[in-house]
Amino acid sequence: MSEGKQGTLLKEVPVREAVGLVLAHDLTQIIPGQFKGRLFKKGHVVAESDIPKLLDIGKEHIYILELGDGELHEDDAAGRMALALKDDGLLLTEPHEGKVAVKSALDVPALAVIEPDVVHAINELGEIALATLRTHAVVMPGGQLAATRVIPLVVPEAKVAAVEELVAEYRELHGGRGPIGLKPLRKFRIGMLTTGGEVFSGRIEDRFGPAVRRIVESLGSEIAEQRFSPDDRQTIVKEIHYLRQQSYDMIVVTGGMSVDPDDRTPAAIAEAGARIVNYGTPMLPGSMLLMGYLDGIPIMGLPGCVMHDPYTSFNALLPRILAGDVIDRRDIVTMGYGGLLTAQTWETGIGKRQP
Ligand SMILES: Nc1nc2c(c(=O)[nH]1)N[C@H]1C(S)=C(S)[C@@H](COP(=O)(O)OP(=O)(O)OC[C@H]3O[C@@H](n4cnc5c(N)ncnc54)[C@H](O)[C@@H]3O)O[C@H]1N2
Ligand code: MOO
Repeated sequence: MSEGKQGTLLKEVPVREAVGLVLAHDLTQIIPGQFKGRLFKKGHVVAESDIPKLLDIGKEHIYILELGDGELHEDDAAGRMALALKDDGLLLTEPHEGKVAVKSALDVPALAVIEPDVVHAINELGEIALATLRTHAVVMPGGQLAATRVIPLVVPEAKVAAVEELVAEYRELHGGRGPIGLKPLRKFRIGMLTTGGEVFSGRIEDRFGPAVRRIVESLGSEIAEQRFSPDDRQTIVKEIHYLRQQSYDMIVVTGGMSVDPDDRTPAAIAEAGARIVNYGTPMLPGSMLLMGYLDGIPIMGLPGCVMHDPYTSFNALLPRILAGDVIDRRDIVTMGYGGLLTAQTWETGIGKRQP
């Protein structure tokens, strides 16, 4: 027997008695002319089906890791961390190579709701890692929102106990809810008004309808009705009132959102009686977006970029609205930090974190 790191012991064990024990080092297989490489990885837990393979490479005995007091194998540690974090609507994969994936068990798209301070506190512990999506990212059915990971092969159990404690504290303060969760997106029926004389007159083909429909449908909702109007404020107000009477869950008005004399939409939304949360959203593209509420129903003014760019402030806000969040001015104001989506952010994938 020899002593390893952290009081971990190496012990020689006959292969046939090794099922369920942990390999202390990589085991190599060589088949001349065909293969030379790792057959089993250090830390692998020996299964019944591994025994013939081990005998094939000439192992009658192997070194196994005997954990010292207060130590956990990476798989057990990752599994316990994930179990502490598990909430309704989440499922955990089997631990593998010191990692457990936390995925959505829901059959509808959902909004990730993640408390960054708890994630930071867990990662502050060292030797263990928790990687998550950013809060308010969209998670599709079966999609992953977090992973636990253990860095060394063996980790002090106290680290895992500290994770369990941090999560338990959070739950106590939040009615049992954990720091990583999902809010299912509801299926909204949305009324859409497309403004613009050039579209209304048939001079050009409407491109906004298909673009908005694609975004809305990708999140499980629908455009129940689309209407058209010229750039006339009174007509836009009248059409907004019409859509309001249809009891749709939300209203979107497209076009006419910027500074030209024909851009009537923001004024018309206000005149229709909406409470304006913000006209202008500190995100590019999508800066001319208007967010408001009309009798408690979300109403948005969508600028031309929504029809053109793959990801705008509309893509960022819509999932929150569908999850039932009421958007306030602070939500809008804080979108500026990280809200610049350039061609470069697209190439490096930073802007692609949501569909
Ligand atoms: N001087 C400034 N110019 C612009 C500003 C600004 O702040 N100062 N903002 C820019 C930004 S950002 C955007 S986004 C657009 C905003 O566009 P609007 O929402 O006002 O859109 P329109 O002016 O109505 O149209 C722009 C463009 O898109 C075509 N369009 C509009 N609706 C449809 C439709 N349903 N189907 C097909 N094509 C449509 C329209 O014909 C125009 O070509 O303004 C920037 N400029
Ligand atoms: O609303 Mo505009 O992007 O900022 O294109």
